[in-house]
Amino acid sequence: MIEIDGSYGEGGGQVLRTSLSLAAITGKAIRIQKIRAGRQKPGLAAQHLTAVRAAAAICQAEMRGDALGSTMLEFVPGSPVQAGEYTFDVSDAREGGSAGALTLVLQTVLLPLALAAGDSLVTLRGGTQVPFSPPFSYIEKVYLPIVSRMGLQASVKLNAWGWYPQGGGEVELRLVGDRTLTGIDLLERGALRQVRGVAVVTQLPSHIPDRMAHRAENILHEANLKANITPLRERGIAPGAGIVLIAEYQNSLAGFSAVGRQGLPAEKVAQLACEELLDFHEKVAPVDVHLADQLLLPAALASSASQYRVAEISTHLTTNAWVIQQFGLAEITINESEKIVAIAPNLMSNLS
Ligand SMILES: Nc1ncnc2c1ncn2[C@@H]1O[C@H](COP(=O)(O)OP(=O)(O)OP(=O)(O)O)[C@@H](O)[C@H]1O
Repeated sequence: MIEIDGSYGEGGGQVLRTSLSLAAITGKAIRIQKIRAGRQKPGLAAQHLTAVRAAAAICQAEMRGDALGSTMLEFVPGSPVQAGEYTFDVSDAREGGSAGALTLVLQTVLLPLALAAGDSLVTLRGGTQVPFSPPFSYIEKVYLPIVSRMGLQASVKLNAWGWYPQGGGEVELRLVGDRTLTGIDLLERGALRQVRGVAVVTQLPSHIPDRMAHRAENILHEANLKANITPLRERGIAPGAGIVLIAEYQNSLAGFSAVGRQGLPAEKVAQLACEELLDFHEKVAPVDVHLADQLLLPAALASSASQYRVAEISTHLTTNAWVIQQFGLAEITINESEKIVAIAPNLMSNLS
């Protein structure tokens, strides 16, 4: 049984989710202690418990500690990952519902299902635009396109947007199975082609997305960037507002976002996302701070080496690298001065 210290480094939900994906893929049993010890309210929250149940469903795992608030989980896969049709709803994990990020549940099962024999259709319900997690558009326009270059074949469809605290978003993920991933080389991003984005609301008046889009375009045009932001009024069970900006470089994609809340003017929401984008654009790296940690897992599972230059070395990145190394799947080196992450998969490690 592989023992994982959930308090290591960042001590957040990602230690758990990466461990779950790798347990499902390798068929190895895991025990995680001190789950989310680095967070104000440690233990499994609704999103994490949903990810646990999702990972268990695809490999028929037996578990101990799979309850809300639990700081320990034992997870023993019972079969190779089974492709197929699944539905995972974050609000099932807690009475009264939850807006836990469905995108993080999606990332937990994505690679296990992509490597399994057969195609899959996964319906996910929960939050699609939750602070401190990838918004839906980031998954659709940054993460999946980049991982597709490594051989993944997946598409997502958004049926409803979901915001904190009500959730209620829905996404369908379609996956071609039996994929073999190859490494990625992302050291130079090339010139910026354009910035595209959406300024979206549900159950709020149309002047709000208009103001967000207008402000974002103005800020970006002032910085001499070509920008096209689409204002959208969409379906959702509760009010919500947010903006996602995608910077499209010749060789890379990067995403920046902000979620609105009561008392925060639409223009300020736009400004927050633009500031992140401009800060990234000033640097030379092709890989934004979030993709930096999210690319480690596909790179470790690839049949060839990867290297990429990141804008920032976060504790999410160093922690995720540590988790992956606990499974002996890859050698990961992070060059602090060059900000280059190198992943050499250990091809001798026995994937089930
Ligand atoms: N704005 C964003 N855009 C894209 N990805 C993001 C964004 N914010 C956070 N992420 C990603 O979401 C993940 C969050 O991991 P983290 O360990 O913080 O998990 P969590 O389950 O949300 O945890 P916790 O409640 O424990 O903080 C990381 O992969 C991070 O890169």
